[in-house]
Amino acid sequence: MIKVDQLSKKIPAGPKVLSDITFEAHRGEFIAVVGSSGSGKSMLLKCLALREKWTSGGYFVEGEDVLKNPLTGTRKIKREFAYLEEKPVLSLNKSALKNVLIGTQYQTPLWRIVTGMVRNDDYMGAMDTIEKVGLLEKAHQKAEKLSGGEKQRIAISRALVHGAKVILADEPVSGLDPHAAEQILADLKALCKQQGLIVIAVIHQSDLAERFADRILGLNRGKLVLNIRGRRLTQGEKLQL
Ligand SMILES: Nc1ncnc2c1ncn2[C@@H]1O[C@H](COP(=O)(O)OP(=O)(O)OP(=O)(O)O)[C@@H](O)[C@H]1O
Repeated sequence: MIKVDQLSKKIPAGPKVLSDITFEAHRGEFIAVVGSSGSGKSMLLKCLALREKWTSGGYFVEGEDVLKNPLTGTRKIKREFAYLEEKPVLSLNKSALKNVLIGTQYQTPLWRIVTGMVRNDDYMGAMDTIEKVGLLEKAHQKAEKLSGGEKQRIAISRALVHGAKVILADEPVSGLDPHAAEQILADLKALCKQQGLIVIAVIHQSDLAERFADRILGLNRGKLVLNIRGRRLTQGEKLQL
């Protein structure tokens, strides 16, 4: 379980971009973050990933006080949280499978990156997750030949293979055609349920958030103005965003 208690973020010598954000996220929950441009959605995700420093607030993950114990807290977040970018960073000249196996710099021991050594169990684990996202037939294809949606699905497989318990996804479906976008969100939701993951995703299209999310967090100028179970938003709720 993740508990965020009154998170505030002020840019040094700049504006306050997040104010007193409080919410909880539970295992198996798919949370969509919505809000207009500049409302603080990406900043919220970056703070949760500890890519941005918190100005104030409390951050508890499975009971561990992350900010109070920065060394173990940071290690836990780097190990158990995966951050999916809008455009996934993959090694384009390597196969989809290699990308999944190698992992990102945070996920893989240096010796493995250097030697490229892979155990049979790891290989099968990677193939299993690639199958789960429906890309088994493309496992040996170079990443450069994958579509935007396929790259995103490989990034999701990579996160799972390397033990992510929480996936933070910053606009994982923006720029994708509607079919690919729905497929990615359906994959994320299914994995969330099957594996008890927490997924927190910034989703621009509110209709997709309404359809896929268990919970919707709405931001407006850095403030949390909505924290509701996933359902169609009322006109009044939309106006608050
Ligand atoms: N390094 C920074 N310096 C100054 N202001 C910043 C910085 N990073 C973010 N901001 C400001 O913080 C606010 C929130 O930015 P953020 O990127 O989180 O918005 P967003 O909701 O993700 O927007 P979009 O939907 O357009 O991606 C914006 O007003 C932005 O200009």
